[in-house]
Amino acid sequence: MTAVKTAIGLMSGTSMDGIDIALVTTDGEAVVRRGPSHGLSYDSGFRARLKAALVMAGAIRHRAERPDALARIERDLTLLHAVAVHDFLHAQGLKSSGIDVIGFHGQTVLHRPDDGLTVQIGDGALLAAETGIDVVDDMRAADMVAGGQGAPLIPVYHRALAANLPGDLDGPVVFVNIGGISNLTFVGDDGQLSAFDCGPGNMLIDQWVEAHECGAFDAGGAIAAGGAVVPDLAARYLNHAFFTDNIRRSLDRGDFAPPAKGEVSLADGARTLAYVTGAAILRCANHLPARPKTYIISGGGRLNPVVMSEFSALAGQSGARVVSSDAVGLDGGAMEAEAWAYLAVRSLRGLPLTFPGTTGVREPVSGGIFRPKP
Ligand SMILES: Nc1ncnc2c1ncn2[C@@H]1O[C@H](COP(=O)(O)OP(=O)(O)OP(=O)(O)O)[C@@H](O)[C@H]1O
Ligand SMILES: CC(=O)N[C@H]1[C@@H]2OC[C@@H](O2)[C@@H](O)[C@@H]1O[C@H](C)C(=O)O
Repeated sequence: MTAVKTAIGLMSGTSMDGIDIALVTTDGEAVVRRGPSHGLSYDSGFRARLKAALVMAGAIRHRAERPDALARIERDLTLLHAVAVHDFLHAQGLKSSGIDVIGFHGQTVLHRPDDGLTVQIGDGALLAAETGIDVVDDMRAADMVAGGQGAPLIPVYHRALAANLPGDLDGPVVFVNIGGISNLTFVGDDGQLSAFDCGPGNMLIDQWVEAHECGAFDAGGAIAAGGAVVPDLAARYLNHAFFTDNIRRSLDRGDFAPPAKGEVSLADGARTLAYVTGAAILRCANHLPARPKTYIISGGGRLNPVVMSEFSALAGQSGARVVSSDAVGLDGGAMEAEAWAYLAVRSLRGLPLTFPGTTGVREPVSGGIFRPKP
């Protein structure tokens, strides 16, 4: 039997803006054929329920617990993922019988690595029943049991992508995902991985703009473009223990809070937070084994020109260049979903998902729970 599988990846990230879905044909190792991708946005009502889910999840002490209405939200989240899969298959002229496996991330509602607790809601067995496709879910849990941070998991996929980058990029090359939270991956010449979360990505900007009833995010960086960086406010974020400690930790949405309303103007706040997003990545890059020369940016942050220009200016001071993943032939909006497809195939094959250099896990470990179709 061939090790190459056709897999769908499903990601509902920390921004809680919707579901990304991508098709990848892969052996979970060097063979990666990227297929089509699509996104399904949550409506404001469902986003509000997910935000309520974060509060409910605060009471969880064991990862299987579902207090309050969490079980109901989990079910509805799963059914929305099933709709996303059905719509995607239909649009691509594919049948469920043509898909070997779905890699299902679910929605992180609680992430406390210091307590060994990470909770992604999403019912893999229900998704397998609804789609008629085998599902692998819960890919973070085994890593935490083995002493890892439970995140980031995307680095092993970055390593596969690194093998096929255009030859004219100056190395070392670092992949940076600017989602709700940012994370980065350094791939050594020997394939050795060094990766970690690297600060709040867009989540503070989103919360700040939303608190002013100016939408769910700063579209095109338009608000930030009219403001100025407030140094004291920026310093407050950048002096957080996450940056000053020598230990690399993975982040939860709740680890940073937006400024108090009225503390600074809307535009100055948005500009300062865009600056913090870029400066945070550079601070964390100091922990890498070598100074990066090229940063490849994926995730929604690449669509905020102010985040990109603040980051490019700071990176430029250290002699590095910042490029959007799309400029090097990669889909910056689908990369996490692609990664979850890739990880599902690795899980089926028992290959490691995480490594000491990525999550701090004691030794490379596989992960994921297999939920067969009925
Ligand atoms: N056109 C745009 N202009 C400015 N910002 C944008 C734009 N489009 C997306 N974003 C930002 O990107 C965010 C979504 O990014 P993304 O989908 O990568 O996050 P995620 O996958 O949910 O997060 P994570 O990687 O932390 O799990 C939005 O919340 C917004 O802040
Ligand atoms: C616990 C959790 O869901 N973490 C996410 C989050 O969003 C970005 C960053 O923080 C990263 O560590 C991780 O997701 C990516 C996809 C990962 O695991 O690679």
